[in-house]
Amino acid sequence: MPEQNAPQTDGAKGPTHDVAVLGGGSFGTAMAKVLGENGHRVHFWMRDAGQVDEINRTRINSRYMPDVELTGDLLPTTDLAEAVGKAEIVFVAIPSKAFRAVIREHSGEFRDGQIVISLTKGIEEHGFKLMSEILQEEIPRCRIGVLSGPNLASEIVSRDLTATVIAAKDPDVRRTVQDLLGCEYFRVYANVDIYGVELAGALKNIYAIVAGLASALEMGENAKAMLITRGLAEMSRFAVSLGANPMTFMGLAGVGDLIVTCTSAKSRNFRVGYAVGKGQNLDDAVNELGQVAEGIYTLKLVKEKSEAIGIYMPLVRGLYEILYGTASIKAVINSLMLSVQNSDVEFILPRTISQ
Ligand SMILES: NC(=O)C1=CN([C@@H]2O[C@H](COP(=O)(O)OP(=O)(O)OC[C@H]3O[C@@H](n4cnc5c(N)ncnc54)[C@H](O)[C@@H]3O)[C@@H](O)[C@H]2O)C=CC1
Ligand SMILES: O=C(CO)COP(=O)(O)O
Repeated sequence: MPEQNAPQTDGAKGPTHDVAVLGGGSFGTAMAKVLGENGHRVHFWMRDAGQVDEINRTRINSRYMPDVELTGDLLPTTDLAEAVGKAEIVFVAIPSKAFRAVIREHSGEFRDGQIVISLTKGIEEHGFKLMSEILQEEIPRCRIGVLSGPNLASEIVSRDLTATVIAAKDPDVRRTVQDLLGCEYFRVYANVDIYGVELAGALKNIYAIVAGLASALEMGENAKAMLITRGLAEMSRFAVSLGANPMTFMGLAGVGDLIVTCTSAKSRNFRVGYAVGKGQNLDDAVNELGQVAEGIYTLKLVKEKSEAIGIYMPLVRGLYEILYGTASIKAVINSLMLSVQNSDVEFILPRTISQ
């Protein structure tokens, strides 16, 4: 093949940009690494001064990514005002429980028209707000987007082939994020359904816990496929009732992320489910994990919301009874298996109402 027709294989391309990544955990570190390797100057904010010092000295974030060297132009800092002030685009990877507090405290630092992208897959406890809605409320003068998809941080830092979705109304925001992040191992697809993409990322964590439980109980491959597919039916039913586009669930942010987290022990949510399935109590499983498993909070919120709006979510209800109620895993499985046998794809054949 003539040399000039060979595909470009370099990560870095185009002009260098100043970007900020807020949050020094697994995913913040993974995204900072991609951006740095793509040739951008990354203002990497985290609250822990010791972690900043360590990354400056060793280029390693030992708490979250002990085996990964952070190459590229990475500037770790505890000064959020400086990071946001210098950045053209800001990526936020703060767990949902702290997301609003961090943005609100620093809302004055963001500029008119600045692009702010949420990487967080969770829901706020009071008011059922998604992270893009929080950004809209706290920094309405910014241009907002959401990145979500089958994106295990531990694989991205190894440069394993990965695809994701940028959802934003503004085409310039979508194009900018595609240009910043895209490289030979990371592909960024676009969507306009912010709510659907974001909700899919949060909801799939619940089914990853269910899949971890099933795996611990060695339920078999048929059961795994049943759980993933009925999880998809349930999460899309719920999301569509709240205004999401059902087709979003056919894409990377929907079925893609559901597959990766329901089939891999690299998912923290899966691991929590697995530990509970092996008999550990929830608090111990979470403590042992030492990282965020958003699904355990999302589960409570979705259970309440689905009951309030009358959406049938038997897997959510069953998992809730196991994690927060008194039901045995066996009793929940029996009741799920003996419930009414209903429609496969309810967008084709509507469900019969009886639950
Ligand atoms: N790790 C992964 O593979 C992926 C994670 N995500 C999402 O990214 C979000 C962040 O997750 P991870 O980085 O994986 O979590 P993590 O548990 O690895 O790290 C959480 C980070 O948030 C920081 N943090 C917590 N509270 C804070 C506060 N009040 N102020 C400042 N920093 C605070 C912690 O210090 C830590 O650096 C979650 O919503 C997760 O669902 C999304 C895609 C992939
Ligand atoms: O969202 C993720 C992969 O897409 C990460 O999942 P966990 O938070 O369960 O590790």
